[in-house]
Amino acid sequence: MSGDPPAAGGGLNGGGSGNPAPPAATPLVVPSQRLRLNPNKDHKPESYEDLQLDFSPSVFSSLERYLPPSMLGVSRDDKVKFMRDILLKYLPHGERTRAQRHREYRQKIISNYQPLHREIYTMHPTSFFVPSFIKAISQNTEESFKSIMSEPCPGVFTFEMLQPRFCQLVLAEVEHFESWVNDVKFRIMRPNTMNKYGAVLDDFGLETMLDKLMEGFIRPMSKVFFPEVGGSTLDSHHGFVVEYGKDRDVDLGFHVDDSEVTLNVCLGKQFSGGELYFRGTRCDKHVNTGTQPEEIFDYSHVPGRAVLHLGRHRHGARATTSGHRINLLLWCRRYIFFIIPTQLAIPFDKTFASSLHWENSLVHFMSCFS
Ligand SMILES: O=C(O)CCC(=O)C(=O)O
Ligand SMILES: [Fe+2]
Repeated sequence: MSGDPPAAGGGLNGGGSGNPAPPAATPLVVPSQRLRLNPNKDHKPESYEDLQLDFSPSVFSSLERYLPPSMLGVSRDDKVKFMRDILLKYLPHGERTRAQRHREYRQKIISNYQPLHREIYTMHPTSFFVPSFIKAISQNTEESFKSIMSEPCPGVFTFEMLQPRFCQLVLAEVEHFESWVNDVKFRIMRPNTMNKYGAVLDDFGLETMLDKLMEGFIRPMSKVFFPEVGGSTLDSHHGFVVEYGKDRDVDLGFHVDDSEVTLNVCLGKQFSGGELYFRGTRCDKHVNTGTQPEEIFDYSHVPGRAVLHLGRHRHGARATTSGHRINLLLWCRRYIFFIIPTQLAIPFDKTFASSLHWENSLVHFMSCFS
């Protein structure tokens, strides 16, 4: 990241968004009204679904857990006002517009696209997952997770996850969505800058189901295996499919994901090639450094089988040499984290700020929830 680190209390606006920055070292709120550093897990947030707000209701529900104790008893309207003031301070105007456009884009799809298999739009663990996976998650212990996983290289976990029928339903739904896109000549947004093909599952209605997948299934495992990135408090996701083969993407270059934790599950169909290669975990500052022999690991995808790794575990995918490979990706993130320290007015040092890409992440946080 270029630019100066945000000064204490300066927030995003110090980075040149065009909005006036509050004077450096001025706390944004009086101390008793600062957000908590950790969420109050016992607090059940209110629902904000019925309100017309400029951020999505889930942002408010999520942020409510971080409210200072003195704010928990106030009316919902006052909570909204307090949280909205915080959110507005951290999102430059241009990004708010971008988030709004994305909301409209989604709305256009959702109000016109007729799903093929409605049953995959709500979470049904017993028809989605294999029994061993459900058992391990319901036991919810390190031992139970380890009993279904292998860790062929440090920090890369693989396990059986999806039932073949569920994979087929998702594949059929994606095909159906793509043929609708072609029929109505809708211009869709691809999952990320690296893919020319593929689709964002969150954009055509699967966001709620994927949220449940993250919260109920990925978060418990991340809590145990990825505590260093806040695995137990992952709070948002980007869910998509990537497609490789003839008339699709061929391979995927060496990269790190914009996620704390990534779930990558192969849905099928039949293919050869397409191996994932891993080359060790790095912070942003050292992302281009060399690889040690023990960090080299190649993995061959198997339909239904999941790979779980840190987003900053460097990786890529080799060419899919025949057939057609489709994988489901869930980039799991922890964005609330970026608001809290800033709102607490803790000065960031430059290394910390840049290594976390914190400014981008805030923006992402907002658009994710909006
Ligand atoms: O093709 C794959 O399996 C890897 C996909 C991936 O790494 C990504 O989309 O971030
Ligand atoms: Fe990736």
